[in-house]
Order: sequence, then C-alpha cells, then structure tokens
Amino acid sequence: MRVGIIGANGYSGIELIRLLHEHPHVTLNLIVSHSTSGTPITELYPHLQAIYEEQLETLDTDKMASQVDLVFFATPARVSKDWLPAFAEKGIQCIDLSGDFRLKDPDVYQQWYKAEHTNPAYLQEVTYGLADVYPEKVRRAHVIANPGCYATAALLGLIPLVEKKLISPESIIIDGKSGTSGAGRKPSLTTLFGEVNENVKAYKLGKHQHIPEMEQVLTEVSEEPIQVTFSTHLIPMTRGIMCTIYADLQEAYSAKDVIHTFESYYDSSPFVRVRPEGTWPSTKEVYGSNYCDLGVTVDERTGKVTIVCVIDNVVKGASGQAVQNMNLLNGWDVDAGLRHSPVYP
Ligand SMILES: NC(=O)C1=CN([C@@H]2O[C@H](COP(=O)(O)OP(=O)(O)OC[C@H]3O[C@@H](n4cnc5c(N)ncnc54)[C@H](OP(=O)(O)O)[C@@H]3O)[C@@H](O)[C@H]2O)C=CC1
Ligand SMILES: CC(=O)N[C@@H](CCC(=O)OP(=O)(O)O)C(=O)O
Repeated sequence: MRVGIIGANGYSGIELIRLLHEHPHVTLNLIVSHSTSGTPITELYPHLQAIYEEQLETLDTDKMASQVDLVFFATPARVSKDWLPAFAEKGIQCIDLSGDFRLKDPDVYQQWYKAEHTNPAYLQEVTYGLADVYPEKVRRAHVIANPGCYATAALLGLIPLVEKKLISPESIIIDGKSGTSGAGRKPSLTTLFGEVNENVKAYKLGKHQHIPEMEQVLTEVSEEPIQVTFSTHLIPMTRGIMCTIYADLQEAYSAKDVIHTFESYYDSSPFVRVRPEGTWPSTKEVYGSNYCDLGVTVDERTGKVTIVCVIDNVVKGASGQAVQNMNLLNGWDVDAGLRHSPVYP
C-alpha cells in the first residue's frame, strides 16, 4: 500500500517515518511539509541518512491523491479540518493525528479549540481510533481521528473500570505528566532547556483540549454524563506520559479485583500490559514502544483506587497508535511494524 504523510517534518511525522520504514505492507511514497518543502528530509533530520532520504513536497491534493492510498495528517489542530474531507471523498484512507475530528459536537470543538469547525457534518463520519478498545469499529472505518496522547493513557486506564461500574464516575481525577516532545518540534519559550530543566510546571489547568475528548468517550461508555478533573504538567524528559488516576470504588474491591478487570478487558490486546499487584510502571519501561502499561493500588482506608498509566507520547500517544489503526483498517496483523521492545535504559 502507498502511504503519505502531511506534516512529515514534525515529531510525530518523523516518528511515522521510523515506524513505516520497517512496516511490511507499506511504501512511504510522499512526505509533505508546510514551510520546508523542497528540502531533503535528511537536511532536517540527519539521523535518517541511508535510511530514508526523500525530499519534502508541497501539498497538492490532486497529485497526492493519485500517489497514495492512505494519508496521515501529522499537522497541528485547525489544519486537517479544511483538508481531510477532500482526500476522504477521493476514497483515500485518512488517519488524523490532530484533534480536529475527535469531538462529535462542533460547538464543543469551537469552545476548546477556539476555532469554528469548517466541516461539521464530517465529524459524524469519523471513527475515534482508540485502537485497543474499539478494534472492530476501526476495522469498519475509512477515516480515523487518532486520540490525543494524554487521552489515550487516561482512557485506557479508565474505560474498563467505568464500563464495569467499579468506580464512581463523578470522582475521577487524572494527574498527567508529559515530556517536552508532546509539544512538538516548533520552538517555543515553554520548551526551552532553561525553562524545563530541573523544573516541573503545571499548564493548561482546566483548559486542556483532552478534557472534552475524555468526557465524550467516558460518557458514551457509562451512558451517563461524566466530567473529569484533569491536570497537566511538563517535566524535564524527552518522551513519555504518566497519567496517575484517582477514583472512588463503588464497593470494597481489592487491587486483585481491579487488576483482574483490566487483564480480562485487554485480554486480546497485545499492547496493554497490566503489572502484578504492588508494582507500578515507569515511562522508561515503554520508551520507544507502542505499549501502554498499567499498575493499580487500592487504599482500603479511603476506598480509593489509584491507576498508574504510562505510554510513549510519540508512539502510543500518536504515530504508533496511528500505525495500529492503519493495520486494523486494512485487515493486517494489529502489531505489524510495531513489534519493537521498549528502549532501555
Ligand atoms: N508530539 C506528540 O507527542 C503528539 C502529537 N500529536 C498531534 O500530532 C500533530 C503533530 O504534532 P507534532 O508532530 O508534535 O508537531 P510539530 O510541531 O513537531 O510538527 C507539526 C507539523 O505540522 C506542519 N504544520 C504546521 N503548521 C501548519 C499549517 N498551518 N499547515 C500545514 N502544516 C502545518 C509543520 O510543518 P512545517 O514545519 O513545514 O511548518 C510540521 O510538519 C498535532 O496535531 C499534535 O497535537 C498527538 C499526540 C502526541
Ligand atoms: C507537552 C505538551 O504540550 N503536550 C501537548 C500534547 C498535545 C497533543 O499531542 O495532543 P493534541 O493532538 O490533542 O494536540 C499538550 O498538552 O497540549
């Protein structure tokens, strides 16, 4: 299959190049950039020398549609909403890594993304690609909204417990921490070494764009409105997200009960690993891989459960899950091109 990447010179684009290079069923036919078209990708990323040396091109929808069967949008929010429908209508499979098609309600999109949705009717056409939870929906889809990175970690840790009614939905608190690659390669004051090093900084409190995304999914799962408290922190590392989730248990469930619920829920997903009781995952244990690792503890005194979820934001939180979705869309092995062990140390 011939694939293309729009936004190929950003962090998630370059991670797609790494993963697709080793994929058994695809050829990366076209890489597109906004401001660096005409430049060989190796000029921006010398580590790709002798691996993938193509030149970045300008976006030409008609030309691209004749050259690819599937396109990944690795562009910032507010870009794909204008471009993606033209590809989908030509029969090209589309996987959007941005938030443009994740929310079903255009008013909610406008509220959280501060822009009007230019293709609101399309929001209903798109499948939310949380690949480990909705593999069957993704298999039947044509256009995928790849979930947000924090939303992926938090939802994988919450959905089984909400669906099986182990926790009180109104009690959910999610404490998120991310490395700086989550903010992309575009230079900014917030991600300067001097700002991040030896520092932990809270940001976007109560305003993060993944709040409505998580609430939309959890509300659908529980069939009653769910709101979450979600806080985000930037920490001095390159890759990785940890979401530590707190909630009240509905009954006196033990850690073993919760672990058993996760194990049976993710029984057929090769990418969600549940830790034995009394151990909790760290971000380094999933670094560079498509795994999401979960650890659980129950405080019998307070009746609360704590779930620790870790992912690599660029792999499971973006490009790896996008490849997993591509595999499902095309009926390939779900782990094709994704069988890497985490890089350790
Ligand atoms: N990094 C991560 O961990 C994750 C990222 N995502 C999402 O993936 C998407 C890409 O993120 P990331 O790779 O980190 O971002 P980067 O800033 O690293 O890259 C963004 C890419 O989009 C292109 N671009 C920027 N502005 C425009 C525009 N107006 N029109 C067309 N193309 C444009 C850039 O091209 P150029 O440089 O040529 O301008 C670049 O290729 C975002 O939506 C992000 O939210 C999702 C989950 C995790
Ligand atoms: C560290 C950092 O800034 N992370 C970004 C992650 C954004 C992302 O990847 O998700 P979207 O696709 O929803 O934009 C943030 O918190 O906004």
